[in-house]
Amino acid sequence: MTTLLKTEDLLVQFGGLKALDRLSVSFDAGAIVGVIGPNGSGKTTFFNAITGLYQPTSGTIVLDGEDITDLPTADVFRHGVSRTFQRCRLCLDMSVVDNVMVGRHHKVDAGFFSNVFRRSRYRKSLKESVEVSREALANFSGSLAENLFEPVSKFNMIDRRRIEVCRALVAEPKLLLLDEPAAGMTLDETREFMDDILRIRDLYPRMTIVIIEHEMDVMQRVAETCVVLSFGRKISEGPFEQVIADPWVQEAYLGKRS
Ligand SMILES: Nc1ncnc2c1ncn2[C@@H]1O[C@H](COP(=O)(O)OP(=O)(O)OP(=O)(O)O)[C@@H](O)[C@H]1O
Repeated sequence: MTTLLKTEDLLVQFGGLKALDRLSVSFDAGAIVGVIGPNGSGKTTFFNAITGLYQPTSGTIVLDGEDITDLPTADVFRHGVSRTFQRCRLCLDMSVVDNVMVGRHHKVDAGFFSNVFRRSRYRKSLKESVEVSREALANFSGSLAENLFEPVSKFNMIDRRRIEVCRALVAEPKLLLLDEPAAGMTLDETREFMDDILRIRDLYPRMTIVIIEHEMDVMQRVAETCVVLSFGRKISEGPFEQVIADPWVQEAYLGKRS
């Protein structure tokens, strides 16, 4: 199995606080990895450092053999990293398809020259993007694919999450980062969403998925391996059942060692 993402001694410091404390991880291409840990343990900081939102204080991030440590967010995206955020980040008044197509903006040349002098090529690439978006949505929900031009505000939480995931997927990433995708969902929606994640895995078998989630049922069902963070440090790593039985993990979560 080839390594897709490797971080070495990744340190992210805010003043005296080490949000990530010399974190070294290595994720295989095609793996589904869960990142768990108590509140404030550095999970989102890990995603923010990978995607260039936070500049690491020191350490390295290598994606598919290329050093992306100090790249700005847009370049990290072009290297094949897409993500979703803890809080839904969709334009609610815009249509489903417009929101999804944002993920393919780099594939459509919408500049003035293209718009005026290469109109047919521009139209073709726009049409292609609509079709790719429709196909991505159809994989998760027939109703979304049939209501492409409806505003996002009409849809419930699970469909909004699906739209966000499709926006990330249409960019054709090598690495997909999902930050608490089940947040705000009911129990039934969460279960449905777990099936969606497994469907993503079947549809995009070479893509690595890293998921932050507090719902342990989700982790148990979808993650092949888990990394546990506490105060920015990796305290355990391995299959879900193994890490959850680890006394260090129990101490971090429950405050006592068994
Ligand atoms: N921009 C920032 N400035 C200062 N401190 C920050 C910043 N971002 C994160 N932190 C701090 O870094 C630590 C890790 O935060 P982070 O959001 O990564 O934790 P988390 O594990 O994702 O938490 P949660 O499960 O609550 O989302 C926290 O103490 C947080 O307050």
